[in-house]
Order: sequence, then C-alpha cells, then structure tokens
Amino acid sequence: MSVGNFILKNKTKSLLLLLVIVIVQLLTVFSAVLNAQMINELIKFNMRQFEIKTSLLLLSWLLVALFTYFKLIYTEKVLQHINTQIRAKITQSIIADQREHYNKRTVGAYVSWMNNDIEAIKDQGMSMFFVVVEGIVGTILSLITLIKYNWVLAITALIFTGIIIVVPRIFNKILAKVTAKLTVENEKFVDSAEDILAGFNMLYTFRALNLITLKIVAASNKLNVANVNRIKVQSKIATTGFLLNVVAQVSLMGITGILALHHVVPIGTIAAVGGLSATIFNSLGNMSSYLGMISGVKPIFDKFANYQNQQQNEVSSDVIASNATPLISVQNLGYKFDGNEIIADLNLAIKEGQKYLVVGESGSGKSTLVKILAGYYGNYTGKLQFAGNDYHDLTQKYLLDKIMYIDQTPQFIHGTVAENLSLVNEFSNEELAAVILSVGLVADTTEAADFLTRELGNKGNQFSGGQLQRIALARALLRKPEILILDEGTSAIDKENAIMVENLLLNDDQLTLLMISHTMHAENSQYFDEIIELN
Ligand SMILES: Nc1ncnc2c1ncn2[C@@H]1O[C@H](COP(=O)(O)OP(=O)(O)OP(=O)(O)O)[C@@H](O)[C@H]1O
Repeated sequence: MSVGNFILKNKTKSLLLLLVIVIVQLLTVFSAVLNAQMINELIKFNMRQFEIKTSLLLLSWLLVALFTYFKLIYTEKVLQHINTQIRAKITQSIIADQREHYNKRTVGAYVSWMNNDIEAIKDQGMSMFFVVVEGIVGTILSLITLIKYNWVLAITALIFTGIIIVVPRIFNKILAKVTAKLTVENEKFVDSAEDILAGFNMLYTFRALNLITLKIVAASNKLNVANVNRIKVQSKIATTGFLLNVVAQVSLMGITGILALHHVVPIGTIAAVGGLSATIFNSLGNMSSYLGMISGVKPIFDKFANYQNQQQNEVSSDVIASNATPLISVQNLGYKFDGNEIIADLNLAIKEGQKYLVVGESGSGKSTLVKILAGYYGNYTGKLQFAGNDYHDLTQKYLLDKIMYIDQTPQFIHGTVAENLSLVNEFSNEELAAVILSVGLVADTTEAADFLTRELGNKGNQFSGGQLQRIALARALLRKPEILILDEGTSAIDKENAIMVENLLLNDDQLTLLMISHTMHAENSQYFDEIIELN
C-alpha cells in the first residue's frame, strides 16, 4: 500500500481532478498575463483595450472561483472514497489474520488505525498529493509563459525551483521518524481512553469518576508531545521553504526591473512576473513541506504492510483428519505466559461423545488449557493431536469447524438477537425459535418471534448476564459443533435453567463436551465421564 497505489486505483476520478486542476492553473496564468497587458495598455493610454482586458480579467477570476469551488468538493469526495478503500483493505487483513496475532494488539489500536491513521494518510498523504500536482502544473505553465517574456527570467525561475525542492529534503528522515512516533502515540491514547471509559460503571460505584479526567488528561499530554514534535519538524521545512520562496520572488522581480530599465521587456511585464512567480514559488515554497508530508505517511503504510506479512506466515495448509481415537490427544503439554509456567507435563485423552468437567482453583490454568485445545495458542510445548493429526499441521479454519469454544465473557454485536445468532450464516425462523426454546430463553415458540427481534444494545447491555450466556450457547448449538467447550458458560443462569441447559448438553450423545465450572450442580455431576483436575 502507498499513496501512489490508491491514486492509480482511482484513475478516472484522479484524472478528472487533474483536468480541473489544469483548468484552474491555466486561468490563473492567463490572469497574470492579462495583468501585464492591462498595465501596458494603460501606459499606451489605450482606454478601450484597457477596459476589455479588465473585463476579461474579472471573468477569468470568476471562472477560477467557480472551478476552485468544484475542485474543493470533488477532492473531498475522492479522498473520502479512498479513505473507505483503505479502511476496507485494513479490515481485510485483520479478518484474514490468526486469532493469536490479532489479540496481540488492543481494540483501541485497531480503532486508531481506522481513525487517526486514516485521517493522517488523507490530510498529509492523499490531499497533499493533489496539492503537489497543482503546484507542478502551475509551475510548468508559468515557466512556459515566462519563456515567452524572456528566457533569462525562465532560467532563473527554473534554478530557484530546483533549490526550493531539493534543500528542505534534508528534514525528510526526521519527519518520517516523528510521524511514526505519532501513530504509536495515537494508538496508545485511544487505548487509554477506551480503557478508562469502559470502567465508568465501576468508577461510578466507587465515586471515583474523576479518575477518568485525570487519565484522559495524562494520556492527552503524552499525545500532545508527539504532535508538537511533528509540527516542529514540519515548521522547519515550511520556514526553509518560505525563506527560499521570498528570495526567489524578490530576485525575479529585481531581474525583471533591470530588464525593463534596459527596454528588453515592457514595464507591464513586472505585473505578469509578479503573478507568475507567486504561482510558482508560493506552491513550490511549500512543495518540500508537502513532499515531506507525503513521504511521512510511509511509516503508517509500512505498519499495515508488516501486519499483513506476519499473518501470511502463520497460515498453514488444510488436512483431512482420520477417524482415529481419541479425538484429542494431549501428551506432556506445557505452557508458559511470559516465562511463568501455567501448565506442565499434562496428559489427556478426550474421546468422542464423552463429557469432561474441568476443575481447579482460580488461576490454575483451566481457561488456558481449553484455549490451547481450541487452537488459540500455538506456542505450547509437548504434543497435541486432533484425530491423529498434529495441531501444528491443521489450519485454524479446520479447528474452528470442529471445536466450538464459548469464552467466559461472550461477545455480541449491535443488532437483534436473531442477528447475533445468525452472524453471516442463514438459519430459518424455525431453527432460531427451536434453539432459543431449547436453552430456556423463551417459554414457548409463540414468544420466539418477539424475542428474536429484540435489540441487544451496546455489548448486550439490554439483557441479563444469564440471558446473554444462553444466547451465546444458542449461537454455538445452531452450528452443531462436534466438540463444545464451555468456560463458565452457565455461571450467571438461575439454578433451574442452568440445570436444564447442562442437562441438554450432557444428554446429547453425539456431542463431545468440556465444561469448566466452579458451580457444578450436584444433580448433573453423575453425567460426566471424567473430571480433569488442574492445580
Ligand atoms: N493473556 C495472558 N497473559 C499473561 N498471563 C495470563 C494470560 N491469561 C492468563 N494468564 C495467567 O495464567 C494463569 C491461568 O489463567 P487461567 O485464566 O487459565 O486460569 P483459570 O484456572 O481459568 O482461572 P479462573 O477459574 O479464575 O477463570 C493466571 O495466573 C493468569 O494470570
């Protein structure tokens, strides 16, 4: 990905924009020439021609205003269109990613990519590209016009053009560095803001809401430093450009004056040179700053590209599993988080259709074990096989098809119960009604239609914890998994319904079930084939 890629991808729109830019610049140069002609006619006391040129000048500037208006709106449309394309590209690489890799970053970091980084690419990369194009078109047209007046003027302008573009490039490396730092600080800020705002209800209870302001201000101060550092570098570039611009314009006017005094060019030429050199150097003076900004967004694109490279390496090929038993075989399994041993030398055989209760004190590694079995973590030691095949040879897709893991804190999207159950799959109303009935979300099917159209709200806040756990379970059961792993999946459900739901799962002969539970009901304990105890 780069600025150029996206411009090329939108060739037609970019060409239309280029056409409008050329028209505006042609009219601007034409106005400068008319300025000179007006003065020359005035010197000759030719009133009629003076009036004609004045009217033409007015008309020319009116057209510049009209096309500029159109250009501003159309530029924004093109840039917003590109924004959406980049966002789509980022989400495509995120959804093609491995879960383990995705979870290395926080949601806040990804939100920052979609928001801050995209804005930076738009404001510093894409829009500056068109400003640079405008500058180049204006410069070329102005240089050609200058040649018509006098070649000395054109050559002088050309030399200054070169100097103005090249000199401020010395700041490019440092600009890329401060831009990269800013994107990281943006991620951190969104992270901190999201983290502290998510704690609103807890802080409300403890009457500690002021902590939100303190944390946001502290995070904002860190972000401010990164922003100011970037502006410092940009200002150095802009100031260098401005000084060179002034020197260039004054020199050109001076040379024109000397040429006019020697009668090489008419007096009015000074007005044309004033306009033309303003067109050239006002944009060129900032050109290096603009070019710097465009190359400054490279680290952002690099960040996206690195993300994609990593996920490509992690994809392995699909294999067909044999019918060997046990379904899952665990030999000498070991797992460490940051050097801390969580699981050591564990051996297990999970057999088809059997029911397992995973117990152990808090922090003993129950969730970690089932996550490893569900394919969340690949960096374990020992040997793990699914139907005779090593986990490392199986793709995530294959494991996801076979094993359904329901997290301790199930997640929901904004939308109705039906949308949260179906996600991207299609199920009939009868299937949806049957599943919510089976987990006790509705008392009979006549209530189903209403229940299915209810909105879950933000992160499911319109439902009780027990209802949410059953919606999560219903969502899994709809997919008819071979292996179901439930991590404290019934902890918030009332006793009567919890026993009913557990019973439903324990009596399904086809289902291989692993359940983590601190609150196993005595009524159901007898149905488990084995208890896996961690300590
Ligand atoms: N992503 C992580 N990074 C670092 N350490 C982690 C991570 N997840 C879990 N741990 C640590 O691993 C240990 C086991 O955690 P795990 O969630 O597997 O325990 P558990 O037995 O399921 O606990 P509980 O019954 O309280 O849910 C804990 O000490 C925990 O702090």
